[in-house]
Amino acid sequence: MLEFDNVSKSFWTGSHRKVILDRVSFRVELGHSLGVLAPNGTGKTTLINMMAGLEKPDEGEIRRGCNISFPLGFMGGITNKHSAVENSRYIARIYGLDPDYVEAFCRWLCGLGEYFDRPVATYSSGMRSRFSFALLLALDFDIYLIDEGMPGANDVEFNRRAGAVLQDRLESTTIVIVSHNPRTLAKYVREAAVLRDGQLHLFDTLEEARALYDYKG
Ligand SMILES: Nc1ncnc2c1ncn2[C@@H]1O[C@H](COP(=O)(O)OP(=O)(O)OP(=O)(O)O)[C@@H](O)[C@H]1O
Repeated sequence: MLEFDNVSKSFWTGSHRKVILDRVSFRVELGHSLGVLAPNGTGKTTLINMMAGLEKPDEGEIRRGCNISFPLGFMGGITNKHSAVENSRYIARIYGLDPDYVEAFCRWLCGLGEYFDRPVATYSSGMRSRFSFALLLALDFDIYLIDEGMPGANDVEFNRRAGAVLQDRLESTTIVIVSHNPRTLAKYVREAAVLRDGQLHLFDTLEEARALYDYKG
């Protein structure tokens, strides 16, 4: 379970206060993946970072009753001077997993070829995305946090493999995915919420959430 209890968050932009959440309460139960629809700039990344514990609320409490991932694309634990081999084995040990398994899984999924043995500093942004996505899926979490869907990788084969792994993972785990695009959410979730004017409006179906999201009133 992941629970927000009366959580508020805002930023001072220099000219005004940008409210992301205004006394928002909700729960994500295991087995109920959630999609959050929000236009760009309204606080998708801030919301996901708060779920992950990377950003603190101004007020209220965030309770985590299970293992929650770092956000997809977060490179915080990866060091540039080391290769994907070294990074994946190191992170496997931190999470108490078999380094051989994590290395082999990442090597297979991200398809970086010989670059897998070279420093991450030499990777393109697409290669980094592929590696961080593979690493996220190699680790065991109850809830996976995903900001804007799949990484921006143009590699068709990677997208096919990673999409299949993610679909498969959905059978046994829970994801929270935030996006400005309802079509991105439709691939992964049935339940959805809309982040709007500092409030999170929850719906049983993506269609209902979409109706509010598209409403310009
Ligand atoms: N540390 C910060 N200090 C000041 N303002 C911030 C900070 N972090 C985010 N903001 C502002 O809060 C708003 C929401 O930012 P956030 O990155 O969470 O939105 P987003 O929906 O993920 O945006 P995008 O889709 O453009 O990535 C933006 O207006 C941003 O400028």
